[in-house]
Amino acid sequence: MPTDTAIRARGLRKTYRDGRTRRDGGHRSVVALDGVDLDVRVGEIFALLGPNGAGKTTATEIFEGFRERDEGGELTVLGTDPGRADAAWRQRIGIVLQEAAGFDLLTVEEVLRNFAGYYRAPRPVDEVLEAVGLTAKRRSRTGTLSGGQRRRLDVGLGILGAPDLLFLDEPTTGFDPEVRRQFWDLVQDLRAGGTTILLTTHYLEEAEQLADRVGVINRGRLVDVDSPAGLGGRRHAKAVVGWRDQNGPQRLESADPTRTVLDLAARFGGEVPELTVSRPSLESIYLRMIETEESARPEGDR
Ligand SMILES: Nc1ncnc2c1ncn2[C@@H]1O[C@H](COP(=O)(O)OP(=O)(O)OP(=O)(O)O)[C@@H](O)[C@H]1O
Repeated sequence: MPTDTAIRARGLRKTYRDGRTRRDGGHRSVVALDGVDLDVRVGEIFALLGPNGAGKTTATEIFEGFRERDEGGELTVLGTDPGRADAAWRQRIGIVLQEAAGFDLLTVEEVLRNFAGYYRAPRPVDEVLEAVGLTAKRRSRTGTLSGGQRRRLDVGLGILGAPDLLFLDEPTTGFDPEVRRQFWDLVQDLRAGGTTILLTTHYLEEAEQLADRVGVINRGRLVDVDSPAGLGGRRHAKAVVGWRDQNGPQRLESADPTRTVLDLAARFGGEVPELTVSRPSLESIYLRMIETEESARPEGDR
């Protein structure tokens, strides 16, 4: 495997045989992953997007070595099949779960020191406190932390072992906008320090701000992988140019918005009133992708 690939999956499949019980008493199996091919490059932030039940958690748990995949296909994570990984491999992986268990009576520092004991070469606790912005809270009991601070502690636990690959599962659910931005800074700092990050999120803005590349997963299949700017042909989508003239607000779809703006500037002899140029948002492209997939499915299957 090339050393610039952190995760390499080919034909990844997962069928849950213990799915919901049918009315006739039989078991219905659920194909959660239906042949996923994916490469996550070393040093990048890769975001997995997809609706509820798409297969994001299943894929992530297989990458983390917590879930078995179906036979066949290929998977290497940091050069190893996670199904056969050893303790040394685990030391290179960091996991931040959706809801980590609380240790309400311990202080922030005590929790970090306790967990540091599980690693052969943990990062110094002071450094972790600083990285997640909890130095001022080090002596606070974790039960007194706000939701955002608690999440930061979760991330602190995830990076204690100085992982090469960090899994962040919906890390900012419930954050206020300011805390979310601070958290994004923290994730970007980690990437700058060389950590590869696999992020799952329902927030399109989060994927757009953080991810080098985005993979859209729907019904167990990877529908597209691209940069946030290029997803779903977004880069080549027509832009909408808006301005105001004596008749009120105007809008024009343009495949060549620079030309359109130059023409407008010439027409107005300089400043174009209330000029805007916008491309379709990542959200609208994403929703279109998911809807196209939905309408392509046979009705009885929806
Ligand atoms: N332990 C399980 N047993 C049976 N079916 C399961 C199990 N875990 C997940 N599934 C099914 O597998 C499919 C994928 O679920 P998964 O949790 O991976 O989706 P997700 O993309 O993470 O969703 P969400 O955004 O809601 O977290 C769903 O149809 C789900 O019902």
